[in-house]
Amino acid sequence: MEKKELRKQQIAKLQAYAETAEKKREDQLLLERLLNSDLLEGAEKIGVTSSLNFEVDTSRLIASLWDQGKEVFLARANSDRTMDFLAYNYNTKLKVSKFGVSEVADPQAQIENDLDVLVVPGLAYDCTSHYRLGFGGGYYDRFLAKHQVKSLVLANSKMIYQKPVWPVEAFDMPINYLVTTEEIIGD
Ligand SMILES: Nc1nc2c(c(=O)[nH]1)N(C=O)[C@@H](CNc1ccc(C(=O)N[C@@H](CCC(=O)O)C(=O)O)cc1)CN2
Ligand SMILES: Nc1ncnc2c1ncn2[C@@H]1O[C@H](COP(=O)(O)OP(=O)(O)OP(=O)(O)O)[C@@H](O)[C@H]1O
Repeated sequence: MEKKELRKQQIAKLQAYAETAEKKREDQLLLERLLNSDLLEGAEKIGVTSSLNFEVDTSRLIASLWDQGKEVFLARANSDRTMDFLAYNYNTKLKVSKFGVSEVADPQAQIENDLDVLVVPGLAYDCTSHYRLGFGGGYYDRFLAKHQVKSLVLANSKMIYQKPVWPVEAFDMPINYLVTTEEIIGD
């Protein structure tokens, strides 16, 4: 299937799933699996996004990272389709972006793109070669091509495929770790 078509299908599927209690249960399970793993061990600087309602919820992850004394950095999508990460703590002012997610409001905020772990959002993942289907901006492919960082995704049961059922392109960057409702798939 074309990426564009699958994207539309996945968004519809994830939006419907977001209405269910099962989705919330999986969000919680994925969060616990990540926090009980050693994936964040020794990691100080962690890049995240604020989630849309049909994505895996990141708000409790962020709160937990703050509790653990980790440094959290929030993605900002730039108009040239690059992405930067900005320090995010409980008193950081946020604003809703064009894309509909919260970003750091201060345009002068200091950029920190040298991260230890990056929690990557997405619509679908294949658990064999770890490819990812995102919203189609290419933000993460561009970022991961440029910055060496341990990447991971939180993948609920609607996001996981055995093989990519979409065309994988030369610029597509595989993800290092997939945290699924069943297990953690490493590289
Ligand atoms: N929660 C979350 N945050 C995220 C992402 C994500 O997938 N999930 N991103 C993952 O990449 C980045 C933002 N992705 C974006 C994708 C599209 C547009 C955007 O401006 N879209 C235009 C259409 C542009 C076009 O078609 O050329 C629009 O909606 O008007 C902006 C950001 C960073 N933050
Ligand atoms: N390293 C790169 N340098 C320049 N352009 C790139 C790079 N990686 C991807 N792109 C461009 O980004 C576009 C979108 O890529 P793709 O469809 O894989 O996005 P995606 O991974 O689904 O989106 P996102 O990361 O924003 O969620 C492609 O058309 C491609 O030309």
